[in-house]
Amino acid sequence: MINVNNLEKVYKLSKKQMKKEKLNLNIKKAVNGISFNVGKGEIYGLLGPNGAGKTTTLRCISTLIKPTNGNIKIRDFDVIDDSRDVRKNISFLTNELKLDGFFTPNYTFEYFGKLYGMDDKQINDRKIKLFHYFGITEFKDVKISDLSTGMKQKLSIAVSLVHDPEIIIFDEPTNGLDIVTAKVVVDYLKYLKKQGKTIIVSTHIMSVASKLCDRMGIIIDGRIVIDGTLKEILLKTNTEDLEDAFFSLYLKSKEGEKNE
Ligand SMILES: Nc1ncnc2c1ncn2[C@@H]1O[C@H](COP(=O)(O)OP(=O)(O)OP(=O)(O)O)[C@@H](O)[C@H]1O
Repeated sequence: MINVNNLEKVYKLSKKQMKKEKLNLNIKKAVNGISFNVGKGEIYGLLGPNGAGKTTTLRCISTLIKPTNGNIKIRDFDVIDDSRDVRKNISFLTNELKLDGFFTPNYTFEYFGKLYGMDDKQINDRKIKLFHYFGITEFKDVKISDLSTGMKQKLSIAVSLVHDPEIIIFDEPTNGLDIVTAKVVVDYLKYLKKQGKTIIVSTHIMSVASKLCDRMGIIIDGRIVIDGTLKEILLKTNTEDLEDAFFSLYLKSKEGEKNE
């Protein structure tokens, strides 16, 4: 369903960005040859520290930015040549997409439903279902700016799923959420998986990845340094939990850098 092949993304940096990143070159290779596949009914996790390249990878898959090299296919659609078809088939959740605080959940959901060409009945049926699941119903007419962080995040998820897409790409979906709200989100992703959806999530929260993902890839400095099921990763790294596995790979990668 999703096929990422040798993806590279190079950003051009402004002088200000060069200074911030402490770089002499005006380019930054954010993603450096990443490949992975995700099948129907599977949840794939991209794990990594800040700045590893997770968001960049997901933005390339979601057609928001163009890869510098490599190719990405969603079903049989190419993210560059068939970007419109890709967009119809995916849901992309990112922290950068802020909901307008002036509007209500009700209005926002309907607005996005119409953007996807859905009719009133389709929108209403989806709204009842998703608002009920995420506990939004009683807040549906409250201004978004007055909602709690958790409620805003749940609304973002509901809105991103309005068109019931087959492919779901969620960037840090549980970031900033309390343990109860995070569980609601994790459980919903498990439910979507059972429905046969194809899902990619990025996270730096190891417990979320361990519980949720069928397979995962750990990204450090733009490269996937290991991938597989949790069991395979623990076996390959000779560790007992994902956090230990991550730290052993992280230290190895930093040592490698020093020796270069
Ligand atoms: N628009 C941009 N222009 C220049 N550099 C960028 C841009 N976006 C990201 N970067 C850089 O690319 C690298 C990868 O960033 P990215 O946001 O993909 O990482 P991430 O793994 O998602 O991290 P985080 O968890 O902090 O969001 C970082 O060094 C970042 O500073």
